[in-house]
Amino acid sequence: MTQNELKQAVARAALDYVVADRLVGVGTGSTANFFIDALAGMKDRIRGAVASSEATRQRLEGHGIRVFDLNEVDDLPVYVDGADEINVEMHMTKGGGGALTREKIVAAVAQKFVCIVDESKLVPVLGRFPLPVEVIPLARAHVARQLAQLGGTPQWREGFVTDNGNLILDVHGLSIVDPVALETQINQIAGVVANGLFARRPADVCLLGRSTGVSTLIAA
Ligand SMILES: O=C[C@H](O)[C@H](O)[C@H](O)COP(=O)(O)O
Repeated sequence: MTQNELKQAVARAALDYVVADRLVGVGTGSTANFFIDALAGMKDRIRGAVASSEATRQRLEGHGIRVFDLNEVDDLPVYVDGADEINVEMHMTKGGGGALTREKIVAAVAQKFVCIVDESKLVPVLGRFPLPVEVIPLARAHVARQLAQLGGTPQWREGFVTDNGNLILDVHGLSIVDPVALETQINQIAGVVANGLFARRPADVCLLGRSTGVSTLIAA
C-alpha cells in the first residue's frame, strides 16, 4: 500500500469514533484531509464540526459540513488529527503544517483524542522531526536563542505566517527523552504561543496504518 492509502485507511477507521448527532473536532494536514473526505459520507449523521485551521474549515464547508466556532461549544466528544511523530506513550510532535496552536486548543476541549497516522510516524524517541514552535513575531530572535540553549537548532520557517498571524521556528536536533518536561519548559519562554509537543495532553487512541491493516494502539 502507498503512504496515501495507509492514511486513507486510518482516516476511514476513525469514523467509528465519531458520535452520532454530536460535534467532531477536526485536525489539519494530509491525513486529516482524508478524514474530512470520509466524514462527508456521514455528514447527515453529525451535528457539525470544529476546525483546527482555516484550511480545515474551508475543506469541511466545501463538503457541506457545518463548522462551529469553538467558543460556542462546551462539549466535544472527540478530536481526530494526524501527527508528525508519535511514541508508544501517545506523546506526539505536531505542527508540520503550522496549525499546532489551534490544534492544541481544540484537543484540550475534546474528551477523546484519536490520532491517525501511517506507520512511518511511530518512533521510539520524538525529535527526528523538527519541533515546531509558534512565536509572536517580536520575540522570534529571543525565543530562538532560548531554544538553542535547550540544545536545539532553531530554524525560522521564512515566508510562513500562521492562522494567528505568528511565526514558526522549527527546532532541529532535539532528542526528546522527556516530552512532558520539554513541553512545559518551552511554554515558559516569553514570546512562545505554543509548541508542537502534545505530551501533557497525549492521544487517547492511535490508529496506525500498516500494510497489514489498521492497528489500534493505546498508551503503554
Ligand atoms: O500542523 C499540522 C498538523 O499538526 C498535522 O497534523 C501534522 O503536521 C501531520 O500532518 P500530515 O497528516 O500531513 O502528515
